[in-house]
Amino acid sequence: ALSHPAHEFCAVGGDASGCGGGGDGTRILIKGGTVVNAHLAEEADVYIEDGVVVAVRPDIPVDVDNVRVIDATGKYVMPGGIDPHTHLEMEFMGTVTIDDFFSGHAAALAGGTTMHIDFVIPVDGNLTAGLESYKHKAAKAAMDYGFHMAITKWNDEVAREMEVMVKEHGINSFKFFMAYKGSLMVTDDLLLQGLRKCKSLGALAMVHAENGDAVAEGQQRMIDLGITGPEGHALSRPPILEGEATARAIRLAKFINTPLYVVHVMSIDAMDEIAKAKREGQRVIGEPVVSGLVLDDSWLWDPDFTIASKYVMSPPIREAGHGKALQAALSSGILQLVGTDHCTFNSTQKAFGSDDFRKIPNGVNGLEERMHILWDSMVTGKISVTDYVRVTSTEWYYTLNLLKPGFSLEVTRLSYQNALFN
Ligand SMILES: NC(=O)NCCC(=O)O
Ligand SMILES: [Zn+2]
Repeated sequence: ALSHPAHEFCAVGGDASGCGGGGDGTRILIKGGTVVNAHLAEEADVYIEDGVVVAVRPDIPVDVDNVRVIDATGKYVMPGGIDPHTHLEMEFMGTVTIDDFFSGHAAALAGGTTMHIDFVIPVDGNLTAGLESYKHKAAKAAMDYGFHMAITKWNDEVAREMEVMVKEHGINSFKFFMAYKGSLMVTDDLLLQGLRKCKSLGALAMVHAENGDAVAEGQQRMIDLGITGPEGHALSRPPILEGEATARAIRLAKFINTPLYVVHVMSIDAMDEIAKAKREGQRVIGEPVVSGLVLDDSWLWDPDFTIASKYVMSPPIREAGHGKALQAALSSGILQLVGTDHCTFNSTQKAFGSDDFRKIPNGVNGLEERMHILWDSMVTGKISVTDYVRVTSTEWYYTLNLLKPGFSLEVTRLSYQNALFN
């Protein structure tokens, strides 16, 4: 489900035949850099015509009068980042996320991400109305994007619309929220129906895995104890509730025999369930997000509400130790690709919950920061540069089996010496 499917990707070493065409005549040579793909890093030039990579090999001769030459000596040339998990202009918890499809895209591009996949939220359960609304929001887009679709209600019409989404709109990933009781949360009954439908359509089922009923009880417990500040958010929804829901979703997916994608894996508890399922041969894809990989929950105890509330997201940012364990799981392939769950609210919006943490809109940033934070925290002996490209970009194509002609991959350039992205 790409916004500009007319772009084509020409594989490394490919020639001009069958690539390009229909562009604006621009010719660019990125010269002398280290080209990094998911499986190989090599010294090479990259020749681009009409926005299409035509050739990747050393010493490509060009007519310098007609070609813009960019000197990439000493730099890495890599595919632009793909963020598989964002929420731009999303109506949520009585307000709307502050980054829209323009400001979010500007932020993404500034940070080296050139494509993202956002979640369409149905309108009163209706998928077509939800998609129309998101197409309208995305009219101001400045880069490539795709859509997943959330499923918030179940009936024959929703089942039929899922088929329409796959067959007519190319949306083939559907997310089920197991949390947010009273709004987005689905029951096990709905999840089972949804998993079955995904299987029959060959679509990917995704879950936000937290036990929403238990979270509601945990929240009431905190309020009864007089804990109303942001720390109550973390205390009310501990890792065990994420682990439980992850295990339940994995088992239901096994029962239906369909693959499962677990979004924002934030805890060791959830990660262990994914590792166990993988060891047993089940196809489960685990997505950590940058906030979960590099932050800990001490921020939620900051006495300044404005600071603490910035870190409120669900599942919560966990105690120190979880992040490092998630990093190790990413290094070893237990977790597979890194998103952000970019879902930003300003301090006025966060202040809706100044007397009651349950009303703080849930969400943190990351769309601009993901690429360099991951580089700084993990390409320091934990993952290789090729793994970096895989987990920030190309793995998404493999996840949805999209790495084929007709789908776009952008090129980005990271100059690590001065930590600048271009
Ligand atoms: N994660 C979060 O806190 N906000 C966005 C909605 C979701 O993905 O759960
Ligand atoms: Zn999300």
